Amino acid sequence: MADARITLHPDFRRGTVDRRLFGSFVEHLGRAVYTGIYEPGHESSDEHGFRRDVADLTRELGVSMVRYPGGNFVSNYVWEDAVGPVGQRKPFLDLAWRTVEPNLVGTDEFLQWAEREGVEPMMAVNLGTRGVAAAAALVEYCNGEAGTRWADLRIAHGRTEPYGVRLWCLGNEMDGPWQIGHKDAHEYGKLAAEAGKAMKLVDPSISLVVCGSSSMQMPTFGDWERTVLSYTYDLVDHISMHAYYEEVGGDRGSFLASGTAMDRFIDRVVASADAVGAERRSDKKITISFDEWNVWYLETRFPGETNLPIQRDAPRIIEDVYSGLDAVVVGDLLVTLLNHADRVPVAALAQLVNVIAPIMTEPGGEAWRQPTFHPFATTARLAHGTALDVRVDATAYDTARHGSVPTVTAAATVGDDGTLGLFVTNRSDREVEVDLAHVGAALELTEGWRMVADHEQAVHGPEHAAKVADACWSVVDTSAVVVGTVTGSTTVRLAPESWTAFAGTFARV
Ligand SMILES: O=[N+]([O-])c1ccc(O[C@@H]2O[C@@H](CO)[C@H](O)[C@H]2O)cc1
Repeated sequence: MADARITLHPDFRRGTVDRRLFGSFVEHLGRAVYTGIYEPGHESSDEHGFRRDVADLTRELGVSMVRYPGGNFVSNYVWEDAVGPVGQRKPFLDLAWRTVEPNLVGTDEFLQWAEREGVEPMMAVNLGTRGVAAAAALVEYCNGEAGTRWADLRIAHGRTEPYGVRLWCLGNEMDGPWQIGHKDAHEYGKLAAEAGKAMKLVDPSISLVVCGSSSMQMPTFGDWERTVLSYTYDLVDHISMHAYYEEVGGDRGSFLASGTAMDRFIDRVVASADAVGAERRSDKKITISFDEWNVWYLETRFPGETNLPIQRDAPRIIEDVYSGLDAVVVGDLLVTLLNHADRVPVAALAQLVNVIAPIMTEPGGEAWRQPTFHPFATTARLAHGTALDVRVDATAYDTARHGSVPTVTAAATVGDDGTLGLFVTNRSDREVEVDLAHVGAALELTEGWRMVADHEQAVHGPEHAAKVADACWSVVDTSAVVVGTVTGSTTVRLAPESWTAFAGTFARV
């Protein structure tokens, strides 16, 4: 008797896997920009001062989209201070992270980096300390044709072609008391509606993301979504979700169940958005931009923004070092995102470099992959086409934080050419046997990769990351998992506390 059963059928489809699901995030925070993506004088830097080694790892990670410039940073950002001749730009005191921002990298430098690296930019406007005019001006600066003030300023700065930025966030985490210019839901809803209206008048082709809650634990959760959407439902395309997970007090079981917490959070936001739509008798569906998600030791390792001293020169802020266990959870969070492909077309792993990131650097030194790099890169590479509505029958276990959760989770995708991507997590501390049932198609697994959890304290540096990769990240032998029949079923064994990705072919017969 297998411990769990996963049933796949090519006609049970959930929705298209939008490539923007594999987005990430670069904020002016700590060393994400300076000595992260950008470090003039570094031996790998290009003629623009951007690190080639980081750009190469970004490509390997499979990142499709990058959100910029914040995060909390955006809520007191004056974008005009960071365009034009670099020598004339003035440093600025960023209040979100209490850091002197030198403004050496601004909108043009970021957008041109994104263009060179083939990632779609997602821009955020400041709705904390600024408003409608500055937001509309930034859209015009980025997307306007010659002949108007802000578009002409861009051209004067040497960029003739509009950038054509499609995705825009209407501020960031405006429900959070820590946000500079924090607002209540009515104040924010009205401002977002007016700013969004003006931005779309500049460029009607843009898509807008309105701020949802900063986490499911926010006291205003639910009410915030309903109120904000009551002002913006007809205008915006997406509502944002943010969630960070961590192991607290050695409670591995709850931490390993983070994917279930994310799953319930998505269901609740979808229900809130659909309730607003139902009341309006609207056929429009608001989808989700899950534009900040990751493992972040926020409660246990972060002192809090207000306890940070004022710093300059790219200080080390929230440079979490990850373990194999963290990487298993990241893989499982990706399982959850794929299982909501019908309602979550956009997501961003927060963040890309140095700040709670899959890629780390040393100034003047190496760039390397954290353990969390591997499940993200592998999912971005193997998940294509359509997400299937996978049926998983598994035993449940009890957790202190999330109640009863399944021991095994799974997601699967199928490309137009029948390429299958299958992603499976075993949250239990023992090996489990999974019965893989495929109905209406023949299945062959051709490639497998597995991340297993560890018990070691993670240590900063490339040597430790390489050690974790050696111990926890491995190829899975798929030669025994080839099934050619139509209604076949076979067994795969999953290591304790592991995340496994399989590639294969799924031939309809
Ligand atoms: O739950 N919290 O206490 C909490 C606090 C800060 C917080 O900030 C978010 O995460 C930061 C790092 O990615 C981004 O700049 C911001 O948008 C997100 C959540």
